[in-house]
Amino acid sequence: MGIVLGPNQYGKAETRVVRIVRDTPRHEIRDLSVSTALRGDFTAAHVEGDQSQVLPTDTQKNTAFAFAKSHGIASPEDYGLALARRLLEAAPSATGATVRVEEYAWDRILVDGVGHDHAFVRRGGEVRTTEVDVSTSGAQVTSGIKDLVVLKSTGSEFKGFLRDEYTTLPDADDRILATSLAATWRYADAVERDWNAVHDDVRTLVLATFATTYSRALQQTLHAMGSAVLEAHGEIAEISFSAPNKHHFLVDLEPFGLENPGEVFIAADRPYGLIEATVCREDQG
Ligand SMILES: O=c1[nH]c(=O)c2[nH]c(=O)[nH]c2[nH]1
Repeated sequence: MGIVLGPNQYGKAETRVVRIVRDTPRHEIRDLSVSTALRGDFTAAHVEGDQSQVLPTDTQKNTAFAFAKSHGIASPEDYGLALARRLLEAAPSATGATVRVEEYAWDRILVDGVGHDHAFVRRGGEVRTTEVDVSTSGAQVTSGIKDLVVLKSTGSEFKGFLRDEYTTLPDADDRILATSLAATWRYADAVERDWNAVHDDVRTLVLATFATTYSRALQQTLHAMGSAVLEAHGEIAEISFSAPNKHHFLVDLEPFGLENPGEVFIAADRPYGLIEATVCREDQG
């Protein structure tokens, strides 16, 4: 029985690229973590140790920095596509290049209510993401948000569920619903568009739907958020969510002679429910 090389890819992970635009006194900042990977026919490198077709991961990292200057970072998607296309071109044995980007947002520091020109404060929490893939058969862009922590203090129930001899969970008519949401949405094509505007609008829709939808379960909330995004954005083919159910349990205050009508909770760490769903268009399964 022969032994052969299976799927493989290689690249530089988590290159931290910070780009300042300083053409005017009012600076702009983009703060990224960039991971690149090439795939293709790299058999000689693995089997014989032949590096002649290997574009070093160090070069991939250098290209990420050079493109931050020469191409600029109008959006993670636009930058990622340019970088992936360049890497594919630079490595003749490659058939595909993937660029994954995480973006960390910075806000201007407010001084007397006015945003400062060149002093920023890191916005905590959520991370903007994109993964672009460029290959001989075309380009694909999947963008997203992660670590978007949201909570609603009412407007959520979980009841009427299947019960067996191991079920102890009581029906909940009014519970806290909280999650650290990760969403990724796949664009139908990679044509140039205002990627930043779509990102902002998807974020707004997801948050507004979370807030305003009465939730019978996290599953139903995810479906509602996905439907709102697909209804508003024809350029998005599908959207996937991963949502840990951050359980909040009512604390028993009876031993202290106190009532607790949905006011004091313990925020549990682990375990957590993990609810995941993709919402897509009928014609795309
Ligand atoms: O929204 C929820 N979905 C579930 O599937 C589930 N299961 C559970 O124990 N609590 C919850 N909550």
